[in-house]
Amino acid sequence: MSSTSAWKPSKRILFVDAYDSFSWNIVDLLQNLLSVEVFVIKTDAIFAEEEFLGLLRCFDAVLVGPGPGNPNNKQDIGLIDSLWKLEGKDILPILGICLGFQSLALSFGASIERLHLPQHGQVATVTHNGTSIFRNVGTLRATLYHSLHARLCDQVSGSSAGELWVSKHCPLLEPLAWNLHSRPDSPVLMGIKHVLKPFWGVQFHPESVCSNEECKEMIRNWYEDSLSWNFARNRSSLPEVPPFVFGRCRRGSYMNSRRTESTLLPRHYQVVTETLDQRSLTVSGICEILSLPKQDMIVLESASIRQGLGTHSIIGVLSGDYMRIEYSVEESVVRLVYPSGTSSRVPLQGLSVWEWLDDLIRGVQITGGDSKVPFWGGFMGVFSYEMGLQKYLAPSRKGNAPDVSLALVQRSVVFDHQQQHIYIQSIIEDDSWPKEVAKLLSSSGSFCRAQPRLQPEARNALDCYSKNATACLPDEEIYKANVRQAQEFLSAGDSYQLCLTDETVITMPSSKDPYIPWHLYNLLCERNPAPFAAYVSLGNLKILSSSPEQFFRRQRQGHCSLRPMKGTVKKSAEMTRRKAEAILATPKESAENLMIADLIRHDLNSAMKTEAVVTVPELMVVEDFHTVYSMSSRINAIIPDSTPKERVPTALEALRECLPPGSMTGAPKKRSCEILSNLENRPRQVYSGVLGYLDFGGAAQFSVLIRSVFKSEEENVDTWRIGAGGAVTILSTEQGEWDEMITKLESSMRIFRSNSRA
Ligand SMILES: C=C(O[C@@H]1C=C(C(=O)O)C=C[C@H]1O)C(=O)O
Ligand SMILES: NC(=O)CC[C@H](N)C(=O)O
Repeated sequence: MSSTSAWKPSKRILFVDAYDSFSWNIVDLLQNLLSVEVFVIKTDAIFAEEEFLGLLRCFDAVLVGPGPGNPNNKQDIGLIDSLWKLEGKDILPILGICLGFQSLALSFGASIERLHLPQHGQVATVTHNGTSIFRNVGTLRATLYHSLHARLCDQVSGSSAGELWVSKHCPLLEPLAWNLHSRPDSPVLMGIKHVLKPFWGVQFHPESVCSNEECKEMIRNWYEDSLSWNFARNRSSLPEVPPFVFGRCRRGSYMNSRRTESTLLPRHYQVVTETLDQRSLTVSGICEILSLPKQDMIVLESASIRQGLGTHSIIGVLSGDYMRIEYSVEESVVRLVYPSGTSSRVPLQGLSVWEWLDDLIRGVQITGGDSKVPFWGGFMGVFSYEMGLQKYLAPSRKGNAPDVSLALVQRSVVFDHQQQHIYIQSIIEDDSWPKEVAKLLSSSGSFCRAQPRLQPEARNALDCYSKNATACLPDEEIYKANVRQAQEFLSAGDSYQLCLTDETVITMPSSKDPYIPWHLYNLLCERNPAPFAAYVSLGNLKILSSSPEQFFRRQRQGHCSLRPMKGTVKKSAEMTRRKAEAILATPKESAENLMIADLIRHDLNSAMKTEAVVTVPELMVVEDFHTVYSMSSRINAIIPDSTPKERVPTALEALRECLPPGSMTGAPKKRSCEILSNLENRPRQVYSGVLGYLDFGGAAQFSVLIRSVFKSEEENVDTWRIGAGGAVTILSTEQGEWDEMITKLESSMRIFRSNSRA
């Protein structure tokens, strides 16, 4: 987004958001390209008719965005419909994109029909006639996200060039562009204008990262035509937007008002650090030297370094009297929990848990840390999938795991695997612990890298534990039926991609050996090494993760980065990297990744306020993991140095906006989450949530909790849960989706097999 200080754009565009996951990319495009101020209202915002007309008078133009559903459904388009009915002096220039375009076409005589082959994340060449908003536009390539299309019902064959550009059946609409290569549906209408009113529409998505520069030219033309239309009708100096709408709209420059800072924690921490050479020391080795697996702790471990990911490992050392914060979405209650078993309820005083946490962390100053270390001290822990879902759906199914479990980490050991350094840190006043640990580690040579992670006794203990395990896998028929149902939603235009998942439950008699989860974790690292491996023991909650996917990272200055993963191929003796690359380059797999890359751009644009520049430095990079090849993209938000501090979102503000992870939902996120919640009919809990740290210095990093197992009850029977799934698109097959889910499940379930059956 463009960098602004005191300068205020003089022109205003109203963006009508139909709950799409690409909306803020369009807002960003308008702000950047046209230097306008953009106000955003939702399609279901409630206005009295006069109020709405009054609001429109304050805008130079309106852009009606894309979204899930069908323009024939009133609940999908809300107030969009009323825009096409404007008459006389109330008329103003409007551009409809995708759903907005379809609604325009429908209002003036076209019919809305399903495509035989929906186009989701496919990039197409759009053939236009070079007039109106397509003047001076060259070869236009644009991303498509649509299941429906507008038919002018003229029996256009596309064989005679002339018949494409007039509509006898819809005389008020003039066709401007077509997709002539969308078999079996071509020609598919891609652009129209109203012949009398300043209404235009395009079926494609000009804001997508894969749409070319010509799309921008088309937007510039529309804006120019809109301003000329206004000028000719004396619509140039417009009234200010009345304050009464501010509660119902959001501006590109929107900023939460800051609240008071919490006093629960000390206002200031000082970091004490001891530095060692890594030598032969390993993360698991240090945990054992310090006897940590006997008690609660969190380890975020780079068990394999990929593409510069997972360069650090962090051991969060939790002393006997540590404190953690727990929250349950269902009860809406925050508790401070102490390992002694005591807990106290915290009144939120009208704040959301996100605001409460943000206040808590923002109030803390920290000094003395080494700038090369990403974590000095702060919170480490997990946010569940339902924690992100909360903004869309009321909680309906209760899980056993807390939705937030964050430990206050005052002592830590951080590995820099590239520089081969170990930092031993404490933020406790006058703490001699870093010195003592440095001394102990310097003198302990017994845990060398060559040593196996698991000693024979540990393997025996695991064999005994797992031999009585029973696994309850998802039902294949139900899973496949869900794939079909998901595809029905895709065909109807309700979603472009749905990340369908299911749960496998493994039970066995519980063991008295407190080291069992730790041994299982080490086995997981051995059998599926991953850049975001993790071990969590927070009270009854145990998580063993071999996640390959980074979710969110924030540097201390505020730059944020997300790295969604989408597109997976199972490794096997026959599956070479080259073959995998060829499969991942097919339209099915690339489209899966592109959709999520665009969705994450939207999430970051929405989270970052106007100053940030959102870019995609890596698109569809193929990576090689232990059991699969996968494709990832990186989306960055860079904050210019000139940005005032209060306009830089905190880690929690940005995180909240980006949850649940888009790679685990599908797009558009809200509607996809609703559909998945009905299809899956279970809480995902920790699976699909995020795990990581919030450093008091402002840094943060979270991975997506996939390829992981978790347990949250302490009973006679241990119940380990493993979620797994994959993105269902219109090009998916039932069998392919089932196989993909099983491949992902296997990557972590293998720890419950005995050594002989590994
Ligand atoms: C759903 C899972 O993974 C997600 C789905 C992927 C895909 O569809 O290709 C890839 C990575 C994850 O975002 C899982 O591991 O259970
Ligand atoms: N991106 C969109 O606006 C999609 C519009 C409509 N839901 C369709 O699928 O065709």
